[in-house]
Amino acid sequence: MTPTITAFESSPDRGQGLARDMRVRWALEEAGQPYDVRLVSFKAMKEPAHRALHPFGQIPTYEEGGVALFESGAIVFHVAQRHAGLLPDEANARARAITWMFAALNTIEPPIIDLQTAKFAEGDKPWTAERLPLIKDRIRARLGELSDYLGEAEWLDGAFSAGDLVMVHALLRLRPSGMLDEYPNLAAYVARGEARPAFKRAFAAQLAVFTGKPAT
Ligand SMILES: N[C@@H](CCC(=O)N[C@@H](CSCc1ccc([N+](=O)[O-])cc1)C(=O)NCC(=O)O)C(=O)O
Repeated sequence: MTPTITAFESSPDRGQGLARDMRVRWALEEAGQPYDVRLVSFKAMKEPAHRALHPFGQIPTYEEGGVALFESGAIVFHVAQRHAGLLPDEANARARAITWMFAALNTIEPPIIDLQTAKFAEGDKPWTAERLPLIKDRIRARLGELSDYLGEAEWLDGAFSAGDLVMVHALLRLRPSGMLDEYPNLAAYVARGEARPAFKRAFAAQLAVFTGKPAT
């Protein structure tokens, strides 16, 4: 059965791949799985029908047969559990790849979201100017540790996995800030992710929603 995901009817980033449906699209493309998309307005996201799928009134969600999921990381994991291409078969390598999914979501993404929040939701607060350097220092601390770990490796732990998918997408949010380019091996790592045919198909599909032109 073809799953249906939800995505922004009109993404604030103008379809530049930063919204989290991008992770689900990318995972489905890596798994070679077709999917349908239901576009949701900001207003509709907060209404009962959508909240029945997503208690927090957000996107993405995932529906397939009898299962309805939210949380982009959980959806990526669900896809990775059911299709080859996103998690190793070998138990220990699989466990490490899942560890990197959690690291991306729990250790790398939160300080990056802090920066977005400070910039876009708290920019007018008197304390933001004082707080911004602290937020950036916390991001740089994590990026430095990740950069040291990755070194010149192609992916985080052997073959490309869902851990890389979530990590690359979390790091992409940093690109507009310029901070990613302070770590050349991380910038190259993200570029490798973006060079993947599955990423390109997912990006084109998400952009097509915004431009209204069919993804080529
Ligand atoms: N933890 C959840 C977080 C989901 C989430 O933050 N959803 C956002 C879209 S992705 C976050 C996002 C939004 C916009 C951009 N952008 O650049 O325009 C990038 C990322 C949303 O629905 N926001 C609407 C709302 O909360 O009312 C997950 O990983 O799925």
